[in-house]
Amino acid sequence: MLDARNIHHGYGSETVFESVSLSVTPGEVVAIIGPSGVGKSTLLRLLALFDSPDRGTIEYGDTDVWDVSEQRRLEFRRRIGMVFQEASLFDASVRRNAEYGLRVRQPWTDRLRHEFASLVGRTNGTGAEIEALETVGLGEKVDQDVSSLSGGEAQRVAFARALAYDPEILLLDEPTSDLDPRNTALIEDAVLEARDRDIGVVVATHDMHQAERIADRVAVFLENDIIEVGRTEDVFDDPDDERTRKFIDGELIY
Ligand SMILES: Nc1ncnc2c1ncn2[C@@H]1O[C@H](COP(=O)(O)OP(=O)(O)OP(=O)(O)O)[C@@H](O)[C@H]1O
Repeated sequence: MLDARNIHHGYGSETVFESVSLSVTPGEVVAIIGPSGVGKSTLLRLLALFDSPDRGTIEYGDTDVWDVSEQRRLEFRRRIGMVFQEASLFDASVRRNAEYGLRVRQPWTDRLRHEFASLVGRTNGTGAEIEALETVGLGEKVDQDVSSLSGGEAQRVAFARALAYDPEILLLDEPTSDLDPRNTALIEDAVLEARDRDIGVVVATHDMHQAERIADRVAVFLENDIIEVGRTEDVFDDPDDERTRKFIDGELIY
């Protein structure tokens, strides 16, 4: 559904990668593994349609998203959820944070009504944010202020926010770095639930075991290029590229 083809991108005169291709379809999890600084976040930002690639195309369905009006591109962007490495929450309750994506997608008249209901203390949200919070194990904390959460819980709120508005594509940038095993497991379960809901998920991760646990396909990003993409078991057990084997076995240190 989302298809990046022969993407070339850099910052100023620095090239980050040349001719990278990656796609994701509904109901699959694609993990991008690779060392720090190789360009995983840059690629996710391009897939999120935040930036346009220097060269190459990004297609949503059959549409080249950088060859249509800004309005049309915005419609595509709204079907994509992204969770960054930092949770970036605002000072309010867990529920307010989780429903944020839902609110910005409402027409302004509904938004005003919602703001008014919230002022007079009658906000019940739509229910989608509660379901998303339950999915990440925070159903008990909806009314708590986010300032009182642990780092792992805050990261789960950010995840719930992306899940709440039911995106077609979910992009996750190192969603569990710095998290303990319990929070990691909760996020991984939520990723699998998103997949079961037919969402296409792309997750950039340093953690190869995580890729092995949750991904249907794995893209190996090394030396400024995706050197191999394949089914998870093939990439881990019988890679095509010798560098993949060495990276997975820890023989290649970057
Ligand atoms: N806004 C920017 N301006 C200039 N250079 C940047 C910018 N963002 C990233 N870079 C550079 O582009 C390269 C790729 O960075 P990117 O964050 O995409 O890598 P990454 O694989 O996601 O790394 P990590 O796993 O550490 O997050 C790095 O050399 C980085 O310094």
